Amino acid sequence: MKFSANLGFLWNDLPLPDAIRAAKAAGFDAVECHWPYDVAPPLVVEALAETGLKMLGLNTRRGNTAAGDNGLSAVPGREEEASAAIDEAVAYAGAIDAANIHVMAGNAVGDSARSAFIDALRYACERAAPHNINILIEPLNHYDARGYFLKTTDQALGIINDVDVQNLKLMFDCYHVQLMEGDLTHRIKALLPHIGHIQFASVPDRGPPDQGEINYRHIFKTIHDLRYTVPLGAEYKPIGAIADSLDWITSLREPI
Ligand SMILES: O=C(O)C(=O)[C@@H](O)CO
Ligand SMILES: [Mg+2]
Repeated sequence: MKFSANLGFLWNDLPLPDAIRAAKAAGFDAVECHWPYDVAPPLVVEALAETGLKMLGLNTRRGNTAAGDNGLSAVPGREEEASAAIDEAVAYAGAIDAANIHVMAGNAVGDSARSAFIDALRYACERAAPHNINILIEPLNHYDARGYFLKTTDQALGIINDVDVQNLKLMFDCYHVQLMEGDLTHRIKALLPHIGHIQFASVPDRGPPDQGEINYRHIFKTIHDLRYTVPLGAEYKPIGAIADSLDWITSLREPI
């Protein structure tokens, strides 16, 4: 198995270029981040070139987080801000040759939210396509992201089918899906053609994958047997020093 370090959670106390170097030193095969916008793209490009790691993804800005925003693209009335956030993400991702952009839906409900989201996704996919960037949508769980528009993989699949463009994919975060829907093995198999990226963390604590209620040895073997080869995103909150909870990289790398 190959693993991508999510630098939104791992080494997030370091400047992003140094976090990329730390991920390489720890044995990761790729990196991904949340909101890199305060860092000049050439610094990220330099660290990626030096380490040989690929940046697998970044997120659109969430809006005014102090006021409770968690994304803008499904929020009726915020269309202009949502488009600006998408433009910014496409420009940044293009500059650092990132593979994916997660377009964050935000807190909203109902048909008007769904159509705002679909319009925003069409816009994002069109902007991203010339750069060979995929747009991802990610269902989030209702404990961490109360009120978030996109909650389940079924809902995401309906939207992906309606938008119907080749570069719109599902971010399958095992942590969120387990909390909302369970049945991970069947869902990964069924959704594989639509999956653009897979992330993982323990449930319920969002810690390293060698603890908690999900048997990641089984999940990773399932993914391996499906011949899915994109590095899987380690999006978990480390316990104490990161180096003290990295044993799983060795123990889960070889699927049994
Ligand atoms: O929370 C997650 O899970 C993510 O992947 C983030 O990108 C969204 O905040
Ligand atoms: Mg995630």
